[in-house]
Amino acid sequence: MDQSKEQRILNFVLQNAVRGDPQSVVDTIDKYCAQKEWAMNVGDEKGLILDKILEEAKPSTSLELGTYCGYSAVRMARLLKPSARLLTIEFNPEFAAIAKQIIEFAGVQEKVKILEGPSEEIIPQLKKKHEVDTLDFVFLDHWKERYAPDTILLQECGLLRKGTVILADNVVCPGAPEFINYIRNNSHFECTNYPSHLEYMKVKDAMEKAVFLG
Ligand SMILES: Nc1ncnc2c1ncn2[C@@H]1O[C@H](/C=C/CNC(=O)c2cc([N+](=O)[O-])cc(O)c2O)[C@@H](O)[C@H]1O
Ligand SMILES: [Mg+2]
Repeated sequence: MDQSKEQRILNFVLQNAVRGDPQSVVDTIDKYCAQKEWAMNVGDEKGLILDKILEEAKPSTSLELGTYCGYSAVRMARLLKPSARLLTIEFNPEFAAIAKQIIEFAGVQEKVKILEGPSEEIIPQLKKKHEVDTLDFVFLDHWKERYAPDTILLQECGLLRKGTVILADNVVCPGAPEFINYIRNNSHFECTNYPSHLEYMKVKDAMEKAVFLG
């Protein structure tokens, strides 16, 4: 059976990136996806927005919804302090297996834990099963119609605290209208929009930051 695109991305990383160097893994995936095959990584342009907002937040405990190949997990982990942790949820076992190898190749496996399964099942387990108190940073990059229900679920599970930063990818393309409508009309969140472009394309996109006010 011929390889999947995600397997080709993994092979390109294994053959071209520097083991233990997360920046080289990020740059190598960007190179492959810009020049050979488009893939839905947050990418280099929106990645710089993610970097800046993550560095401002200085999170100890972060959550990502939608690991895919692990590009943003590596990108975030490279900026986390040694004691900080990133939990990333992915329900496609093939993608989770690819992401695991990319995260290990980058040498950030001590900071990153992949939780396999649907976010709606795993989020309610975070406190008891994964020893989470509250989350400092959340990156939403999974199915766009899950952004709003999962943000509500995070609140219901008591996982947000005053100041928790939620950052959502793709609020223009493909778009997350229910999320935008929910979060911008909710007095418990302070929202900021960051216009950008779709990864590796000239198409307009944007990220939305929503700080939980408690
Ligand atoms: N409930 C859930 N629990 C756990 N994992 C879940 C999940 N729902 C989806 N996932 C996983 O998250 C990723 C989906 C991303 C959707 N992004 C996208 O659809 C997307 C599309 C474009 N685009 O079309 O241009 C651009 C982008 O940046 C995008 O993120 C996949 O790896 C999928 O398996
Ligand atoms: Mg995305």
